Amino acid sequence: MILFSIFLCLIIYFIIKHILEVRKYPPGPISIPVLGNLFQLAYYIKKTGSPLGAFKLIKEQHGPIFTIWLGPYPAILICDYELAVEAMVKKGANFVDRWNPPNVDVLRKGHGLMFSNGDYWVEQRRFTLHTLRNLGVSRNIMERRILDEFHMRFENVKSDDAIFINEVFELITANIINRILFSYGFDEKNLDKFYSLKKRMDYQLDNANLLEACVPEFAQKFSYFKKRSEKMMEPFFDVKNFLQDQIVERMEEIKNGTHEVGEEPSDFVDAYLMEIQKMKDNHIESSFSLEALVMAVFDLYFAGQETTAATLAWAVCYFLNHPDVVERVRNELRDVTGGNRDLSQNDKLKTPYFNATIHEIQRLANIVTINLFRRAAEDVEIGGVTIRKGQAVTAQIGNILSDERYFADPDKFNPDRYLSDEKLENQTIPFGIGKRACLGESLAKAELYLIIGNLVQRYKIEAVDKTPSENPLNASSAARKPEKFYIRLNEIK
Ligand code: HEM
Repeated sequence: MILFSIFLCLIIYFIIKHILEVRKYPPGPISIPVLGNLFQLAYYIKKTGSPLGAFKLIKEQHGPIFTIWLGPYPAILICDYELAVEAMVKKGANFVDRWNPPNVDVLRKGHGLMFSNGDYWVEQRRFTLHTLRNLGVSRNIMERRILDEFHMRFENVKSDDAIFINEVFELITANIINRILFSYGFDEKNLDKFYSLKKRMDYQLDNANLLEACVPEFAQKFSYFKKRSEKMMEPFFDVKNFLQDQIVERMEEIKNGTHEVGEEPSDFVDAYLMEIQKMKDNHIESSFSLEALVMAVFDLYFAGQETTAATLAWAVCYFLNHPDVVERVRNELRDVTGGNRDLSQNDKLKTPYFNATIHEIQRLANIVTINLFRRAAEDVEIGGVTIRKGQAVTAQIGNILSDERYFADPDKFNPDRYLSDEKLENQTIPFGIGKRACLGESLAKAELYLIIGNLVQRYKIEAVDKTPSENPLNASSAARKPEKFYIRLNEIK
């Protein structure tokens, strides 16, 4: 009885302490962690069919800035474009660092581009952007590579071939990023390895649960959570090892003279190894190391394929559902190219309807279910709400891209909206905004323009069995992907 009373008092103490604590945060659904998540959020997700729907509902009740609880951690979602700009751009210096769930570091140990912080991140990001530019991203060299990859996959298809288009796009984007990193693409020799790693990683991502990533560090020591976390992270470690083995092999080849690094490095790994050596030779302390290289390559490899491949698959899905749009895009592109040359990024100024169509594809595809979080460096006021130092905050892209205030009838695929309102282009922010915005934006934009554009201008696209649905395969998974489907391509003579 005494023990029970003590237990009860402790629970009441924690609840009261917590209720006092939550008053510091912007309002949200039931402000009791765990319960707030497990019941209220889950109920909203069930009611609306997706986290995006749940956040929309919370926004209607509490305003565009609100708190949800990731286990014991409060996380603030900004669901309005102007407020997101105020926070992430105008007051951007306050939102540079990432806020990471505790188990992120199991794999990374503070390394990489995506979740690292401080001077380490500044140095790594600057170097990566500079190196990608030198390797031809945003120049003709990259355009050529993307087009080569496009031709390699589609040139020999016959009109009665059933093409598993999701998989083809995954391979195209993987090859483009892998050539940047290691100078080679996947072929018969290593394709099985690529697909087996990818399948396992996809499974984990499709079933990933943000709450699970937020189990506090002390609780991760319990056997149940430890085992679950190890199982969840297994495929990521396998990919990390796969990439690390290739880097070590490259180092050995350089050592034994079978691989030469010229003045101009031919890929990211060479450039990075040169940087490590340069720092060592000049006795400069820096963030460049083998572990840092492995994690930087991991982030580029991982972020560089999944996102773009899913967007390309959405593009074909929308085209199959909206033949009128395809016809208009095709006519515009063939007017520009004469139908007898590849579409090039230099044509962009002459393809306003196609540009609008790409914006609309990215807006409606809305592939990032919950955006990555930043950590507030200081107390700051956004839209009348105080965000406190140390809190997790994000510009919730998914809800910004489907905000009726800017995008009338937001669930409708309608590229024309961009032609009648020039401001909408700026308000379409699939790559995020501010200092931590996507590092691969120009590569991704080049891939989308060249691959979608050349596919449409060259081929008539047909669904094999049935037209794929415009609804995502799993509205609750970390990345909104379309269902898997097959197409046929008929070359336009
Ligand atoms: C359609 C394709 C893509 C979309 C929609 C996309 C979207 C995003 C988003 C929303 C973020 C987080 C931004 C934020 O914190 O607010 C991000 C970060 C990032 N993306 Fe992408 N991305 C795409 C393609 C790529 C590609 C091709 C690469 C690599 C070449 C890449 C590399 C990264 C990296 C490294 C970060 C972390 C940046 C940092 O924390 O400094 N992404 N991306």
